[in-house]
Order: sequence, then C-alpha cells, then structure tokens
Amino acid sequence: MTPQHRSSICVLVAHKSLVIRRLCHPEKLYICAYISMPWFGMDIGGTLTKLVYFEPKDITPDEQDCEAGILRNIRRYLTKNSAYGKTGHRDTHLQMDNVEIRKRRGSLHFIRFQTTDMGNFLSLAKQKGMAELVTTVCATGGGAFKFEKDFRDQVNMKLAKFDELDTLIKGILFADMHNVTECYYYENAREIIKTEKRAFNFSQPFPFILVNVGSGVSILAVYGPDNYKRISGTSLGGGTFLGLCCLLTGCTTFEEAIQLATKGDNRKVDKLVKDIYGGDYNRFGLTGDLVASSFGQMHINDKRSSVSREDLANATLVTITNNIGSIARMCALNEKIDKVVFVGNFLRVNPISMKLLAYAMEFWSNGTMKGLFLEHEGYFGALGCLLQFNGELAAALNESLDHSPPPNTTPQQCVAEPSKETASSADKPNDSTTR
Ligand SMILES: Nc1ncnc2c1ncn2[C@@H]1O[C@H](COP(=O)(O)OP(=O)(O)O)[C@@H](O)[C@H]1O
Ligand SMILES: CC(C)(COP(=O)(O)O)[C@@H](O)C(=O)NCCC(=O)O
Repeated sequence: MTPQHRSSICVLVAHKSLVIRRLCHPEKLYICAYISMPWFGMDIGGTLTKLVYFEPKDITPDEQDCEAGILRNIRRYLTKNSAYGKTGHRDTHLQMDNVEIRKRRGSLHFIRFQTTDMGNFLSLAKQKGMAELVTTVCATGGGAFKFEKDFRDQVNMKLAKFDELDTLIKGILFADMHNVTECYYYENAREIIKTEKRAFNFSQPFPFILVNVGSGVSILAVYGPDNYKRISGTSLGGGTFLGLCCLLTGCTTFEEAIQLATKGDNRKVDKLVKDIYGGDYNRFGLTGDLVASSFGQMHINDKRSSVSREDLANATLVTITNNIGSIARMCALNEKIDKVVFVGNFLRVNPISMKLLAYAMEFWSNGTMKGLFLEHEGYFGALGCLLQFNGELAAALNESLDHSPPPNTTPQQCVAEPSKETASSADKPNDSTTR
C-alpha cells in the first residue's frame, strides 16, 4: 500500500483473510479489498498435498511494525525449516525468488506432505494460530471437496475451491513465464544411456498435450490459456506404481521404490520380443529388445525365483511408464499435436521414467513428437490456486462492493468485476471433459 492509499483510508475493517478498506472520495465512498497475508495455494491430491506459500520480500518498515505476531511466526516457521511434522518437506531447490504477484514482490515456497497426514496438518495449523488469521484457504484437488468439512469443523476455515485442471494450466503458464529454465527435454532421446537434459523454449506453448501423472493420470489437449479439454485418462498412474511396488518388494516409500528400480533390470521380469521371436520382428519394426509382454516371464517358476526386488521395482516402473507413454502418444496423434508435456509428482526424482517417456515420444513418432518436462513437476495446481486468490475474493465480495474503482487505483488494489476464474467454477460440472 502506498502512502497516498494510507492517507485516504477512513475506515479499516480487518476481516481475517482479507482487509476491507474504505477509501474516501469527494463524491463517492469506495470500498477496496486488499488481500492480507499469508497467501497460500493448496492442492490436496490423492497421495500428496502440495502447498505453495508466497513470502513477501518487499515489506516496508511500517508494515513490519504492523505485521501480526502470528503472521510473522508462520512466515518464519515456513521459511526457516525444510521439514515439518512426519511427512512435510519444503522443496528448497524449487524456490522461486523475486516473483511479482498482485504488485507484491517475494519468494514462492513449495511444500508437500502426505494427504494421509491431513489430520496432523490441521492440528499444526491450529497450533500455529493460522485459524485466527485466515478464514479462507484456496484449495484444489479432490481433497478440497473431501476435507472441506474437516477444515470447517476443526480449524474454522472455509475452502475456496478451484478446479484442479484449471489451476494446473494456470500454474504451468505462470511458472514458465517466470523461470527461463522451467521447461526441458532430453536431447538424443533415442539413446537412453547418453541422453541429456536441455532447456526448451516454451514461450509459444500452444497447442500442447498435457499429461498429469499423479495418483492417476489425466490427459488434456491445451489450445490456449483458457481453452482446453480433458481427452483421456488412465487409472494406471503414480499410485499404481507405488502400490504395486510396495506389494511386490516390501518397500514403503516412493523414494525407496525409485532407488530399488534404479538398480534393477526389467528384462528379467518382462517377456521381450526376442524371447518370443528369437530376434527382431522385422515386418513391423519391432526390435528384439522391445518389451512384448510386461511381467510376461513371471509365470515361469525358475524365472520367478531368480528375480530380485530391484528387478521387480524396475519392471513395475517400466510397465506403468510405457503404458502412460503409449496412451499419451495416441492422444497426441489424435489431436495432431506434437508437444507432449508430462507433469505430476510421479516424475519426482524419477529420471528413468522421464527418459523412457522422452524415448517413447521420439521413437514411436519417428521423431515428429517431443516429450517435454517441467521443473516444478507436481506443484502447478497449488501454484495456479494461489494465483486465483484474487478472483475468489472478488466473487466473495462482489455483492457488497461498489464495482467502479476509485480514482488512481489499479485493479490489483481494488476488487472490480468478478474474475471469470472464480471459485464457483469448481462447483460447475466440467463440460470440457470429453471422455
Ligand atoms: N514422497 C512421495 N510420497 C508418495 N508418493 C510420491 C512421493 N513423491 C512422488 N510420489 C509419486 O507421486 C504420485 C502423486 O503425484 P501427485 O502429482 O502429487 O498426485 P496427487 O495429486 O494424486 O497426489 C504418487 O502416486 C507417487 O507415484
Ligand atoms: C481422478 C483424478 C483426476 C484425480 O487426480 P490425481 O489426484 O490423481 O492427480 C485422476 O486420478 C484421474 O484422472 N484418474 C484417471 C481416471 C480415468 O480417466 O480413468
């Protein structure tokens, strides 16, 4: 807030998550809404909850004096630690600095925890006094619906719900615009052992196929910032990999599953083309080393007794990844789109899958399609949600506000027309789903 704004305030009503200020004007009384800190976006997924927190770095000495103790404590707690409770982690390597959001400059912090830990998160929020400061949390993902009552009953917080696919796209476009190295591809993807990560210029993104590999998989065709359709999906996703891996190897975490897979060999588990043909199946270009049948050797006693946990983990990873790659490629072919962007936390610390997907796009399309990846892989829904905060408040305040802005006031400072991207969009049926 600038000194002029401060001097024009005649009434200030603190309403926890937002501050409504009445600005004096000779002819009219204007009401402007400032969104008070803290700013969060939350994506409550089937496996992981992602939290994006905006830490303002342009706090003036005046503001510092006024900053409530609770707010300061929350800021310090989130930014000075990188582990929270049993499963909470801040991905410090993903932090985005010097970002401008709603005319404020600051850093974006990326935090995740297991959705099964939601009870502990709510207790922590209560303990840190969040409930006293925040009335409304912007949330997306299935959990925004599932946990709505828990938020209300346990911490007296309202969830402003946003659709997970809308926010996913908003988050991707924002991250790509603010981070020049956000998007990358694998050079020489056909040579999996040698292939290397390279930055990709994604400044002209449309159209692209978006494959979100979370617990399950959603596939979208994106034609513009507000123009997309969900064209396909599969229940064989990241949750399937983790679930099957735990069953087959006795591992208990995703990180362990990936580590095992890194040391294993799927060829001891799968039946390859050469196991069936004795070599290549030349007529249709199927080389001998191609997987003909995932897990296809495991009905043979001898083979079964000689495989390791590592081999089983690797075969599970390859099976799930190849299936996703195959569906994604067919979707891209159908839509006549050549860029296929893979996101979602299944790709976290998982170069095996990324390289396989890059290979699959390149090989099966004869080099006409490209697999692309993004650094903030699983956080776009939460980021998009944080960015839409404005729209939610506009909608919430729409009825009580004078819509015409006061003189010399930018749209960010004053709620005017409700944004098209209001929370209510999450409550509408998704008519862009074609499947
Ligand atoms: N620390 C982790 N714990 C559990 N799953 C993880 C972890 N890191 C990556 N994953 C993978 O990410 C998937 C979840 O991806 P995410 O995009 O967060 O989806 P969702 O929104 O459904 O939770 C899991 O199914 C698993 O394959
Ligand atoms: C239901 C979901 C959108 C939920 O998203 P997620 O938490 O998995 O990221 C996703 O799991 C999905 O699209 N599953 C596949 C459903 C299908 O098309 O078969």
